[in-house]
Amino acid sequence: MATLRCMQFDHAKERFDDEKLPTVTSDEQVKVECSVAALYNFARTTNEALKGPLLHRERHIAYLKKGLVDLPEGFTVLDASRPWLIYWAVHALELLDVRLEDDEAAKVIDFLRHCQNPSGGFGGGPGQYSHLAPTYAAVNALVIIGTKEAYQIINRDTLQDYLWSMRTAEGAFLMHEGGEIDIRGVYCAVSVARLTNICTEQLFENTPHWIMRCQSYEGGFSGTPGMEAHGGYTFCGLAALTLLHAHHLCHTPTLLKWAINRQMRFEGGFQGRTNKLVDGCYSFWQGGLFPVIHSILTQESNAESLSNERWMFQQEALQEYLLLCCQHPRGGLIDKPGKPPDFYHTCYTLSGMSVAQHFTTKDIHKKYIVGKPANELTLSHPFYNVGVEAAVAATEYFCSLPVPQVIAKHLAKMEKEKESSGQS
Ligand SMILES: CC(C)=CCC/C(C)=C/CC/C(C)=C/COP(=O)(O)OP(=O)(O)O
Ligand SMILES: [Zn+2]
Repeated sequence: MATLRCMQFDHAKERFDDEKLPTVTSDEQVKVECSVAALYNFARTTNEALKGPLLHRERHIAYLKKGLVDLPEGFTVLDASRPWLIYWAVHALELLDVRLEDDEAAKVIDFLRHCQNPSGGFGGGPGQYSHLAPTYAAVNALVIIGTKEAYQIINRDTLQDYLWSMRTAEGAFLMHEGGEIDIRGVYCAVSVARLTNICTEQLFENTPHWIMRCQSYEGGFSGTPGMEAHGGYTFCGLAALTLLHAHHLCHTPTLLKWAINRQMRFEGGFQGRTNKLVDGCYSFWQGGLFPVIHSILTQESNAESLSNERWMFQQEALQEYLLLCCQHPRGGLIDKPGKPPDFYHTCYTLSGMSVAQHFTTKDIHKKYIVGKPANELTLSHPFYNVGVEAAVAATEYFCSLPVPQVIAKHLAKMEKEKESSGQS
């Protein structure tokens, strides 16, 4: 694969050299291809060429564990994203098949308890206003920890009330009180509602139609209607639609064409949007679309033409990019060569690697592990991005509890909105 890539690289370079007017974008692309080519060439000359690339599991575990205990100084800007840092770390560890020790789990649970607000939802830290993004991160982290104590932190009544207060008349969601409305808010709301079994029909009335206004002419989804398609937003839109059982609304052929074309033909990793650079985190935001697309197509009439063996992207090329170009020598994974490691990229590169390693449907599980068999990661749930076992256990637990009663004040508000828009 690496040999082939080197030939392709010469080709690509000629292609760019021939262009009369290089642009900032084409110059940046050539630079990235050069740095990636150097790493692929280097790998051919080392032991890794014979034995295959190695996932530096222990280094990544040490990097994550250390950061979970004491937050490095440079992370202070992320003080409003503490539940995110926790989720990224515990999910990355889960993919590496590491469970938190009891005392580590107890600290995390206690910290997240202090991030939850009496009026519902979780803030970015203790005493901070609730926000849908850290709410999603906190719920996912607690689900991954997976003990009764962790589950019971989540106040499902106030969480449902909070989701109602973020809902707009059109069925979209604000990220926080007075904040922006976008497709991330919709996904975070749908994901936590489904996982904790607080979903009701009214809470997400018209939400699928709002999501569909974000599918762009290119096929991917944008953050808000009419904007540019991007992998992060596309994952949010598709996962939310599927969790709401409304995937039939999606125009899947254009989405598939768009998603397939985001895998970079030289680097092997994904870009987030047309004409932009490869980035390790899109291994999940884009790579994670394929299992969802596969499950949608399986339910359609021409399902027999679907592969029973592989996702519709080059699974080995993605793993090579991640193993050879995205592992930081001191632990942690990165966006692209030359970038520093962080928890976000460590989480989403590993999440994407897990998707690329495992082809799983209801009845089939095939593995495509590039490099050593010990590189294998655990399976992640395609809609929530927590371990499959953790998602199943949480669903079982929360589905044994009653769905909280819809709060009358929200229903009255909804009726009033309908009246004023002439819908009823
Ligand atoms: C659940 C949740 C909160 C999901 C987040 C989804 C996500 C990653 C959205 C990405 C948003 C975006 C337009 C990034 C562009 O960044 P850029 O211009 O720096 O990068 P690019 O050049 O690669 O597009
Ligand atoms: Zn990134």
